[in-house]
Amino acid sequence: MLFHVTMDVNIPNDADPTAIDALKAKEKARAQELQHAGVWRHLWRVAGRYSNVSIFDVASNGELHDLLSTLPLFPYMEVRVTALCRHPSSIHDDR
Ligand SMILES: O=C(O)C[C@H]1C=CC(=O)O1
Repeated sequence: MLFHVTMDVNIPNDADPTAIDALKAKEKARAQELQHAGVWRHLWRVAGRYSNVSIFDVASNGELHDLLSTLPLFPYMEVRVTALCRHPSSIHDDR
């Protein structure tokens, strides 16, 4: 199942920079692990914002929820999820 996910990251100004840097490093490692596994298919920065647009390929809504809610930066994210299916006019396969 494919999902379009938007993550807006909002880190409070008074957050401990050292703790946040550690979370960002963990987030990067987890994001790259999930990309290598083929689960996090696309990861794009939204130009000019601390946001990303992503495509996930997971087996269920529950798997997506578990995956997103355990991301290290999740406590600082506003996440929006849209379920996708193939468009009948698409010339591409499901990738
Ligand atoms: O930077 C972001 O968009 C937030 C998050 C998503 C992947 C990652 O490495 O960090």
